[in-house]
Amino acid sequence: MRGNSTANGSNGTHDVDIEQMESFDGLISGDWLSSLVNWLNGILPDLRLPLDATEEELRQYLIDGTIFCTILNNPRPSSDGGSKCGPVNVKRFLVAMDEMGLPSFELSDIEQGHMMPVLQCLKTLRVCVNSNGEVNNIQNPSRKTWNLSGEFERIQLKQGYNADLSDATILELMKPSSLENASTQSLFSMLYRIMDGSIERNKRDLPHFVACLLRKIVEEIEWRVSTRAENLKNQNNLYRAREEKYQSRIRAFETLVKGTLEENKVALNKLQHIKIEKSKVEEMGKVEKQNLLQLKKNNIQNDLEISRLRKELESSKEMHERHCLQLEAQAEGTKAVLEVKLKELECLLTDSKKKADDLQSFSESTQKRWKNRECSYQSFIDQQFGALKGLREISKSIKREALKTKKSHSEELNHLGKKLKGLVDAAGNYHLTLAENRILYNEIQDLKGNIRVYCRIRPFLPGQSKRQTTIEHIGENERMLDAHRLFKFNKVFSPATNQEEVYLDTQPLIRSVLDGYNVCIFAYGQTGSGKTYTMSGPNVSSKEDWGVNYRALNDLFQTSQSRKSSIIYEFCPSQPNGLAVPEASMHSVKSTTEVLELMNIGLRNRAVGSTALNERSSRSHSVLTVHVRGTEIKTNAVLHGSLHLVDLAGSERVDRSEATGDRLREAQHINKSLSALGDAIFALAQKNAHVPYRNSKLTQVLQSSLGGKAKTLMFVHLNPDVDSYSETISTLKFAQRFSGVELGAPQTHREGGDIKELMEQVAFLKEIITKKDQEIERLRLLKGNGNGIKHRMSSLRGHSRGNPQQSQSLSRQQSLENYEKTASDADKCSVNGDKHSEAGSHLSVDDSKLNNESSAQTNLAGTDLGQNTNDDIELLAFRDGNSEERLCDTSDGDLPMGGSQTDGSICIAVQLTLFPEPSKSSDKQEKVGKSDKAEKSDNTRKSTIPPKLPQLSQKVVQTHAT
Ligand SMILES: Nc1ncnc2c1ncn2[C@@H]1O[C@H](COP(=O)(O)OP(=O)(O)OP(=O)(O)O)[C@@H](O)[C@H]1O
Repeated sequence: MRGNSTANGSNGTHDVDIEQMESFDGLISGDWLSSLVNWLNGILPDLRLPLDATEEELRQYLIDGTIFCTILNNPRPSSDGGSKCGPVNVKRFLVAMDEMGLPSFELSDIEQGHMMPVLQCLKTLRVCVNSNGEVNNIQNPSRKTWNLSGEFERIQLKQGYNADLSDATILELMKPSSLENASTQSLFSMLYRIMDGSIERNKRDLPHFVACLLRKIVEEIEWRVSTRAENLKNQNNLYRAREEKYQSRIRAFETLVKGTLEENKVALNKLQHIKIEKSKVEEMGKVEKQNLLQLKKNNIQNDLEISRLRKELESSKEMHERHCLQLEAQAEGTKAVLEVKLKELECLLTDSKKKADDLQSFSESTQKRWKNRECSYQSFIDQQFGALKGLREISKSIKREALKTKKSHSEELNHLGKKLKGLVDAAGNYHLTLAENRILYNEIQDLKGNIRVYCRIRPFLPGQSKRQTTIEHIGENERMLDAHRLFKFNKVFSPATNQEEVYLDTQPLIRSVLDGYNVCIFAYGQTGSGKTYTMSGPNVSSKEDWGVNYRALNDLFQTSQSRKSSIIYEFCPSQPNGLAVPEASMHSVKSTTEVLELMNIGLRNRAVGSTALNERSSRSHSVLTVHVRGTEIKTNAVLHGSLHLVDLAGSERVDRSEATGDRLREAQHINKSLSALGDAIFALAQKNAHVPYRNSKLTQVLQSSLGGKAKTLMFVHLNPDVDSYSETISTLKFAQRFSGVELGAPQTHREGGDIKELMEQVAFLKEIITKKDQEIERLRLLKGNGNGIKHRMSSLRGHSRGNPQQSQSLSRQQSLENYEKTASDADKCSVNGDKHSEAGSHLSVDDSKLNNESSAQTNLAGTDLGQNTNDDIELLAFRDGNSEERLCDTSDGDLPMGGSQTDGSICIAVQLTLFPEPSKSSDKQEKVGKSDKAEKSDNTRKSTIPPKLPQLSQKVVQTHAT
């Protein structure tokens, strides 16, 4: 209840009218204000007014219309333009206080620091504090009004105004509600004062009223404490409630903020979108502006155009009007003229009508005439139609007949076609049969050991303009027809055949060398017929042009490499024909390039010269020998094979080759060795016991291949030129006979592992025996040389006088014996000769002796052996009308050889025949003369004695017959 009365101001306090206060203006010094605040803080520590508080802050603390608030609420001008409370306001306030009957004070009191009057004045004023004793703002509901009168009293006591409580004062204080307006602090001070006074007053008993006052004061204090505690509790609850409320509000605000942020985002997106739209709209606006400008321009142009057109229209309108006027004038003129003309025409019309009538009558009569004619024509046409019908029927019947004939023709054609097909099939079979026959024939020849003969015809050379060929036909079945005769060989290569095709037919033979066969391939033919082309090829650097030599070596090398897992092929130094091959002549071949290099060395060393028949004529025989020894890894068996590739120097007629001097001597040597080759071959063909291998180095070298069950092939080369006809015929005849030679079935040279050792021992022993025999024979020969020859000559003469047949066989036998002896000497001499060849000289004294001997023997053989030798010589020396040119030299060139032995798989010896030293030639010239004479006598004999041809196969003979 006490609070309520305070709040209503019913206890004598007054609320200052703020409206009224604000109208006051006046000045008050800042010092006064701060000393007032200090003082208030001193007496009211809970108030805690800041000294430098702003007006706004002070307004919050000093409320409820207190003097401070009033003072502070009145702004006053200051030197720095701000606002401060001033003394004028206080003056006005004091006046107002006075008017309201409230105690007042003087301004000078404040200025001089006399606070008593001020406090007097203020003690009825109230300040508002909360339950905690703190000054609060006006909205605080639990406010309390403090009476400052108690404080006033305490200050009075402190300042010694009133040292003791008088009785009157005590009575005053004992009045009801007098303590209520005093502060708690003043109540306590009062309490202490009473207590202190009592103690000082001789410790007398407290009077009753003082005791009552004390009790009252204590009650008042207790009441205040309890009230304050309660207020504090309420305050706390209130704060908590408020806190929760604020918390919920904060949360609400947070959610609101979130929502607002999202909305902001959406709004931003929209804004972006709107911006884009705006830019678009702006662009469109720009475009439209441009369009508008364009339209405006167009509009202006259109306006100009319209005005121009209007002008034109007006001018044309005028023109038109003028023209109309002119036309009208013209029309009137024309109308008059037309009227005149109309009249004229009417006159003409009447005339014409008359004429028309006349004409009509005339036409009617003509029509009648025509009708009559039509009738006659119609009857004629009808007749023609009838005839046409008849013709059509006839043509139909003819067509039918033609169809019938056509049908029968096609049937006949079909029939013929079938027959033809049968014939074609038969022809095909015929060709197959022919091919089979050829293969079988070749096989039979192989079995028999026939020498194979391949014939190659070279094309006309670019310089040859005549182009008249002597070869008429090259048949399918390896037949070849010259102008008068038919020749048949194992193979005939036309001028169009290339090097590879030639080699393909030779390849099986080459490969058999690796199987242990001896193989010998000759190139034979007249000078310039293409021997070197076939054997070496025109251009070594181009693989396509390679001849048989290069291809064969390459092939052997490649094949040996491919077989190296089963057979190891290696160098074999021994020579089957007994000729010692210097070590230097052997080369190990490890690659195709090496093969080529070796071949080139051989080619470079070969003598080449120019003749009338061949610009680069080979002036020596070229013999390329490959010895192969293969050892089978499994069985340890050894295979020996050898390959001789012989490019013979060209046989030539000296008159045609226009050879003289050295060339002539070369030609003689060449023809002589060819002659010796022919002798050897035909001796083999006749299966003679003796074959004259030692007549030339060529035959010596080839002995193993010719007589050792070898496979032999001869390329016969022909020059198709008419000028070479006689040479061509001679060559063909020779080749034909050559193809009939049977050497016996070829044999492979294979030795088993055990046999090999025995063979080596036997060979060693044989060698010793041969040496001994040779020594004995030589001694015997030296001893009985003169007598022996005489004896033989006389015995020969004696025999020739007797039975011719007997004498013939005897002389042959003796000559063979002699030949054998001479041959053994020749062996010895050849060994010596080879030894000499290492030193560069290919002839020795023994050699020349041997040549003399051998020439004598050959002459003897030529005399005694009669027909056979003559036949051979005829073939080899192209004996025809020019018998003087036949060359018969029994001597031969040496065979220098070069190379070295190495460990290669295949080794080759390039053996080139060179010509004897010129010193030999004088001797030989004499012999040539002699042999020519002998040959002449042979020629005369030849016509009377029928030639004894080598046995030819049945087929070949038949071919000759055809
Ligand atoms: N089949 C061929 N195709 C083209 N040209 C060839 C053929 N055969 C030979 N010739 C050419 O004919 C000429 C003579 O050939 P080649 O030298 O081979 O004859 P030859 O018989 O070896 O002669 P000689 O005995 O004189 O040495 C050369 O120019 C050669 O190129």
